Amino acid sequence: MIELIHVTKRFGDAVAVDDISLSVGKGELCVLVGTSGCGKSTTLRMINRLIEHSDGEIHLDGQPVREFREEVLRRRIGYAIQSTGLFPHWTVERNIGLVPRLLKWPANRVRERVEELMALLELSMTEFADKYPSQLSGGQAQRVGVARALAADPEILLMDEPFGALDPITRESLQDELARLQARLHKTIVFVTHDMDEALRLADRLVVMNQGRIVQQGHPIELLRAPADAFVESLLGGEDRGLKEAALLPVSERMSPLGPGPLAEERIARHATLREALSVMLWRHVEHLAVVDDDEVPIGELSLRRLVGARDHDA
Ligand SMILES: Nc1ncnc2c1ncn2[C@@H]1O[C@H](COP(=O)(O)OP(=O)(O)OP(=O)(O)O)[C@@H](O)[C@H]1O
Repeated sequence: MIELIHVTKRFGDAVAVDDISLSVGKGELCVLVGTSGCGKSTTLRMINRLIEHSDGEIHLDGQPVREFREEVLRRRIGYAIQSTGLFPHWTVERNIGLVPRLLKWPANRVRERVEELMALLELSMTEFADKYPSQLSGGQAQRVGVARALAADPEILLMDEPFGALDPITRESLQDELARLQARLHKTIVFVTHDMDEALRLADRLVVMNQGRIVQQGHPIELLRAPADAFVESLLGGEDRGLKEAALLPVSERMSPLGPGPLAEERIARHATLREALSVMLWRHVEHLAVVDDDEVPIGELSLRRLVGARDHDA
């Protein structure tokens, strides 16, 4: 568990982070968002002590980070950044094995771990192990960066725009991969991004910062439904918040049981989002969809009225 208690960071007279308190539970994925320069990266880097905080306390499992030896922090906290920070003259294999080697793992164990991580991140060993960072695409380099952050199996992962500067399709596939990894590995993750869709999609807890302070935190749906002020509202997408919320809710949330009438022709999977369902309705000019399970068996119906949240007796 990570706890920041009244933490402040000053650079000279300038206050970059201003008296913030935040607690991130074990296995939670916490996303920090806010305008440029609001203190997100500084907050992240104070957790692994790349930057020392000026005031307040930062605890890992109840113990102040200041009391940890550097080696222990390195083992317990993985760090992935947008520019990847890969060493250009080292192969992929050597880059991923960096922290285990620093921790003096035996060579065969380092090799095994690198193989395991490359498989986890779907990087073929034969194709990529001996390549240099300049020979990788942006998405491959960011996968290597994430593999390296995971190398010593840290409990905590700090990720600073790890998928920044990628095209939307690669970015989405890396977000899916992170969600998949997280469902399996249950790391405690603090993630910084500028991309609100990425933030809403990944966060268990969304933390909105402005000028060094936390202005609101909570589950993405809570913030979308009740933004604390105009700043949070506009950051979250203003008038687009309805669609953003629909992108987080599955069709199964609003579907009704199969009725006696004929089944709608157009289909939608129960795990699809309400936003996807709305898109199908718009595209096909229909107001009813048949909801199907993984075997394509109809299990319910979704009407436009239900999708927009109208109750049954209104329909
Ligand atoms: N080493 C430093 N020395 C002096 N000022 C700094 C230093 N690092 C950051 N700052 C200042 O602290 C403030 C917060 O910076 P930080 O990088 O944490 O913001 P951010 O929210 O991550 O921004 P961005 O989204 O643009 O990356 C900024 O005003 C920045 O100029």
